[in-house]
Amino acid sequence: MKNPDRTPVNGTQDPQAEPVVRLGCVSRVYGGAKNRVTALDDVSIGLERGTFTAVMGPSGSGKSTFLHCAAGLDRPTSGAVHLDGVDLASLREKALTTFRRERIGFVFQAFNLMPALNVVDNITLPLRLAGTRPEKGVVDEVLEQVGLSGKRRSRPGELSGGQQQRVALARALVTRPAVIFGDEPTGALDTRTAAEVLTLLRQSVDVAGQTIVMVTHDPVAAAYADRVVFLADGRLIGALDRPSVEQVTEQMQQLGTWSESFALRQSGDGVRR
Ligand SMILES: Nc1ncnc2c1ncn2[C@@H]1O[C@H](COP(=O)(O)OP(=O)(O)OP(=O)(O)O)[C@@H](O)[C@H]1O
Repeated sequence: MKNPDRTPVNGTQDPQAEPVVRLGCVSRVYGGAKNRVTALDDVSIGLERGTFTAVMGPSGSGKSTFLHCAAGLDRPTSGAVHLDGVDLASLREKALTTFRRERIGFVFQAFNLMPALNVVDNITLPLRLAGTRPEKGVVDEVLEQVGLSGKRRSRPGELSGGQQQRVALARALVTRPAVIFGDEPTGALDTRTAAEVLTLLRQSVDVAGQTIVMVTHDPVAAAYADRVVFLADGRLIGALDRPSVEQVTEQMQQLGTWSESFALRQSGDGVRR
């Protein structure tokens, strides 16, 4: 596997060529002296604009913590996160909330739609909360992009799981965010529907130049990405470019074994508990 940190050593003059997300020596420690957990351990990585990155690793390896720190949902204990050229540590809570709303899109496993609102109102809700309106034609564009032009007035309860996730994707796309973060966005979908949503994510990168960062447990989902980065025990341990399902599966199997032996070493006596 390759070194996951692609940040150029000497920097570059073109701001578009700068990584849109940059983590520098990021650590996140939870708990106190007695129950201290290092969820992220000195992670450095640059994610380039217009790319699709999948984040994988065994359970508890720090994937959600990585996503939360990278997206400004959580603050690192040490290290720096830059997103779209902004040092997130420089933003106070209110400014960070506004920044997230305007510059970042989120797609979660649970679709998090408002059941009483129709599709268009769900899509425009974040903008209305921010006191703005979408640019003219943008709602139609994103509805077309996710294949829901005929469902403008439907409520979430009238839509399939895949359609609901496409509404959530449209809601993430409508602000034209610098980055969309996905936390297991296809985790609640059947294989065929998941493939449809992943294809839409892929198209938003290929056609619209969207940047996507997605946490997943699923090697099939990860294989839609340009790059898979692997975490183990809070550390970034490698990456695969243009990964195949087989390569990702093999890597995850190796990581599973590695994690198990790490846990045994940590337990001191090698006895499985
Ligand atoms: N708020 C918290 N307080 C204490 N410990 C936490 C907290 N959040 C996460 N952790 C711990 O940090 C480590 C990393 O957790 P994280 O949720 O980031 O892993 P993950 O790879 O996303 O796991 P999973 O695949 O099971 O969702 C785990 O040991 C977890 O128990």
